[in-house]
Amino acid sequence: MLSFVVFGASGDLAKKKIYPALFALYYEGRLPKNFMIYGYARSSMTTEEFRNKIAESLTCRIDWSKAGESDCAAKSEEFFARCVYVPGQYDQAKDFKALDALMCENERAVSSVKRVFYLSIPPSIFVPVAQNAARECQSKTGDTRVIVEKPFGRDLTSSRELTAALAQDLSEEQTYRIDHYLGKELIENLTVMRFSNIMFQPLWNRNYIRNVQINFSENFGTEGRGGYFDNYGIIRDIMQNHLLQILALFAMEEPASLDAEDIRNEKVKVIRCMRPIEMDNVALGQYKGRETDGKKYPAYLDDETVPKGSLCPTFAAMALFIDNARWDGVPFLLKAGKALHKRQAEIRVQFRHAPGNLYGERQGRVEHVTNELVIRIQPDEAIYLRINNKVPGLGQRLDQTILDLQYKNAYGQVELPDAYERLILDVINGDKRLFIRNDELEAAWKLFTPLLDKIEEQKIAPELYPYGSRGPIGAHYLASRFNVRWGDTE
Ligand SMILES: NC(=O)C1=CN([C@@H]2O[C@H](COP(=O)(O)OP(=O)(O)OC[C@H]3O[C@@H](n4cnc5c(N)ncnc54)[C@H](OP(=O)(O)O)[C@@H]3O)[C@@H](O)[C@H]2O)C=CC1
Ligand SMILES: O=C1O[C@H](COP(=O)(O)O)[C@@H](O)[C@H](O)[C@H]1O
Repeated sequence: MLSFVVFGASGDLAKKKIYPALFALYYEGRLPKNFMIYGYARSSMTTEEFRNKIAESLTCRIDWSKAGESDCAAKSEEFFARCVYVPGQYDQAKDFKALDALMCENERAVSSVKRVFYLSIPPSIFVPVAQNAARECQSKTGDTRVIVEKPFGRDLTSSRELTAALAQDLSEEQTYRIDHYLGKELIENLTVMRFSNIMFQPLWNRNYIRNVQINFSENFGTEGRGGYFDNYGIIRDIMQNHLLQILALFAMEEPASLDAEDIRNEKVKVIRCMRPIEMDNVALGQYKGRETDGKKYPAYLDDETVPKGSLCPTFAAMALFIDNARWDGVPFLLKAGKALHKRQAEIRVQFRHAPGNLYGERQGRVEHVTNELVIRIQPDEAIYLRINNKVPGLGQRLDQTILDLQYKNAYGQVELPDAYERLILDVINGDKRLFIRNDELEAAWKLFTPLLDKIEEQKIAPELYPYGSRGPIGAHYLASRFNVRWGDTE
């Protein structure tokens, strides 16, 4: 049996991601037959109200090949019947004891129970909640696993403190540090693409790859989350975790097996080979307000929860280097920003140009004729390869065209699972491949903390860019220093 507890059950993440993911897993028959979901928070709410809250964000995944057989309403009712709300304080052992008693009551007929605790709460209360849950609510008959949301600290010191505090009551084996980018379909596919296709294997190194770009952009600002965001900034919010994890999977050596430890060993190795980040290789930005056609877009500083005059970056671009034999000298350009012109996340691999000059004039400028592999993580998941091709017809003119794998064409209309679905299922199954291990986290903070300290100590002012734009000019200067253009802005 599975008892799944969501701490912070009244919150945003629980509603937006966790309940829909749990329901999707139930709908697809992926949860154990016998399961219960407990929502725990301080807010006063009845179980009925809790179920209504969950209902607001549930959708049924329609498999069009079975259209007409959808039994969404019935499935939702069955699911709600397994959801119970338990009000309680986060620092009161007696409230956790009451939760434990209720779970024991519901579990009394079964011999083995797995308990999963999801800490969907602000980081300031991770430790008391994890401690109380571990001390009062561990399963007596099976495994107990705890999902910890990001941020895992805000620098090396605080991350170590958090790790040490959690480790007092939970083993590393029980701790699942979630980075939801690792649960995205195209990121899961990255290792498959690299290690199962012989055509990519020989090219994946400094001899053939000129630069790698990992871009994240959102077309909305911090709206409503400014209070949280200002304490972290875009580097901690997106780069130190999501983009670095993507980079590690992209650049790591082939693991000995697909076991979690083998994959994480390779990821940590590559992060540890990264060169300290130089301030000269970083461009920072912050969005300012804009008015277009009578519509006003706010500046970051307009958010009332953001301190006046904050220098917090909402955009960053940086060049990173991996000092190992495979990647020596190849710039990995990372870029992340809020309030930009589009919402997109992708990896761009720009290859070197084909040697020689056989097609000379017919080819145009060199940077326009190199191959580029794009892995679009979202939206509209796709993998495409820009190749040179002869323009059909008489003559010998060359053109660039695209070998295009669009997921929605190739894989029909089956909706891709949300990252949280995959990751929650992995926790239930005890698969730690897609979760961040302690030493990976340590290596990631070792890489970013000196840079973050410098930015804060030197009070480096970000360059302002208009809401909805392509970001600050500084990012283009940065790329041009490495003779590179950002592929996503063309
Ligand atoms: N929201 C998102 O999109 C994402 C969130 N995360 C992470 O997930 C976790 C949860 O995020 P989110 O749901 O947005 O958080 P919320 O701010 O919505 O908080 C969740 C719940 O925690 C309780 N809570 C809030 N503030 C405090 C406080 N100061 N002291 C005690 N309890 C408090 C509230 O419940 P009550 O008062 O009822 O107890 C609230 O409903 C965070 O660690 C966040 O960083 C990560 C990625 C994305
Ligand atoms: O972790 C975070 O991720 C979201 C973006 O996630 P996505 O899956 O919608 O791309 C980001 O908005 C948020 O600031 C950050 O904390």
